[in-house]
Amino acid sequence: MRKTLTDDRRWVIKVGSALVTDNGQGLDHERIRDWVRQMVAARERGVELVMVSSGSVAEGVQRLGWPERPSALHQLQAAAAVGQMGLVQAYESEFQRYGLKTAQVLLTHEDLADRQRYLNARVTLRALLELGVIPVVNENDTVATEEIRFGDNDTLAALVSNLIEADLLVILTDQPGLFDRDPRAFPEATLVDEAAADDAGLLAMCSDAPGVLGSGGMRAKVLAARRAARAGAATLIASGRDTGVLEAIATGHAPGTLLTPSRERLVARKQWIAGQLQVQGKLWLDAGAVAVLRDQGRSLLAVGVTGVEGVFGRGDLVACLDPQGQEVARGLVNYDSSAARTLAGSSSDQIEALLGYVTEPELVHRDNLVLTA
Ligand SMILES: Nc1ncnc2c1ncn2[C@@H]1O[C@H](COP(=O)(O)OP(=O)(O)O)[C@@H](O)[C@H]1O
Ligand SMILES: N[C@@H](CCC(=O)OP(=O)(O)O)C(=O)O
Repeated sequence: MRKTLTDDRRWVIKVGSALVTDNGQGLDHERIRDWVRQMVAARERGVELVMVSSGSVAEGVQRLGWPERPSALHQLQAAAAVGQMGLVQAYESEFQRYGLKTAQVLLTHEDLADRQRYLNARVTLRALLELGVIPVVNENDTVATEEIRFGDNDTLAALVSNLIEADLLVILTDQPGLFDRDPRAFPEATLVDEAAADDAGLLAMCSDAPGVLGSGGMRAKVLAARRAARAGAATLIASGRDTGVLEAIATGHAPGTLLTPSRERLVARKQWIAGQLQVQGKLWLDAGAVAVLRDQGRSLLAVGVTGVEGVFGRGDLVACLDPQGQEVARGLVNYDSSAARTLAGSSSDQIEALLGYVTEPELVHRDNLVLTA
C-alpha cells in the first residue's frame, strides 16, 4: 500500500522543458494556467510551494527563430537569457490572476557549493515562503559554464528540496512516470508504481538519453529522488500532461511513480555535504575502513586509507572509495592532500611524528561524513 501524500506540507514542483514549451513550439500557456490553478488550490489547503521550471533554452530558441537547439555554449546562454523572460512573465501573470506574487530565483552550482551562499539561498527561499510568494527557480544559465553547471534541473530541484526541507518533490515530465525500461524504445515497458529511492535496480531501468528538449533523462530524475530522500523527501515522477495531476496528490490518488526515502533524514549540515556535486579528491579505503564507516557510523582514520588522489586543502570535500573504486561516502577532510598521503596507512598516534603537528586525530570526522552508497 502506497504512502499517501496528503499530509505533505511543503512541495517542490519541477516541470521539464518539453512540457513547458509544448515540445519546443513555444510556451504552453494553457498547461501553465492549469498547473497554476492546481498549485493555488494546493496552497489554499496549506501547502507551501516552490517551482523549478526548465524551458528557458527551448523557449529562447523558439523566440529567436532558430531551427534547432544550438550546441555552442554561448548560444545556449543567449537563448536561455531570452527564454527566461518568457518563463517568468508567464508564471507571474498566471499567479497574478489569483492575487499571488512570484519571485525569480536563478541559482548556479557554485551558489550551493559554497556553504555561506548556500545558507543565504536557504534564508531567501524561506523568507519568500513566509511572505506567501511563489519562488520560480531555474539554473542561472547565462553565467553557468560547462564545468560548473548542474546541467539538468532535476538535480537542481532536489537540492532546492533539501534547502527548504520539502516533504515532497514532484517531477512533472513527458512520461507517466518511471518505467522498467525506456518506453520510447520498448513500448511494452511497465510503469513502476512505488519503490525505495535508493533501490539500486532503478538506475538500470533508465536510459541516459533525454528527450529532444530535455537534458538529464530519467536517470537524472532517479538520482534527484535519491538526493531528495537524504533530506527526507519523497519524489513523485508523473506526467505533466495529465490534467489534475497536482490535485490528485492532495486527494490521495497521485498517479505516476512514487520514490520514497528509506533512511533517516540527514541533519542539515550533512545534507549540504551530500548535495555537493564536485569533489576535490579521493581517498581509497581498505575493506575494514569501509565496514566501520558503513556499519558503525565511525570517523575515517588514516590507518584505513590505502591511496590518495587529487590536490585538496584542509576542509575540502573528498570522496571515499571502497577497494573496487565504488564511492561509499564523502566528507570534509581534516588534512590537505600532501599530509593525507603522508598519513595514509598509519595510526592516529603517529600523526605528530609524521607531520610534526596534529590538527585532528581523524582524517574525516563522522560529523562531516555522509554515506553515499
Ligand atoms: N525507464 C524509463 N522510464 C521512463 N522514461 C524513460 C526511461 N528511460 C528513459 N526515459 C526517457 O526520459 C525522458 C524524460 O527525460 P527528459 O527528456 O530529461 O525530461 P524532462 O524534460 O521532463 O526533464 C522520457 O521522454 C523517456 O523517453
Ligand atoms: N536551465 C535549463 C534547464 C534544462 C533542463 O534541465 O531541462 P529538463 O531536462 O527539461 O528539465 C533551461 O531552462 O532550459
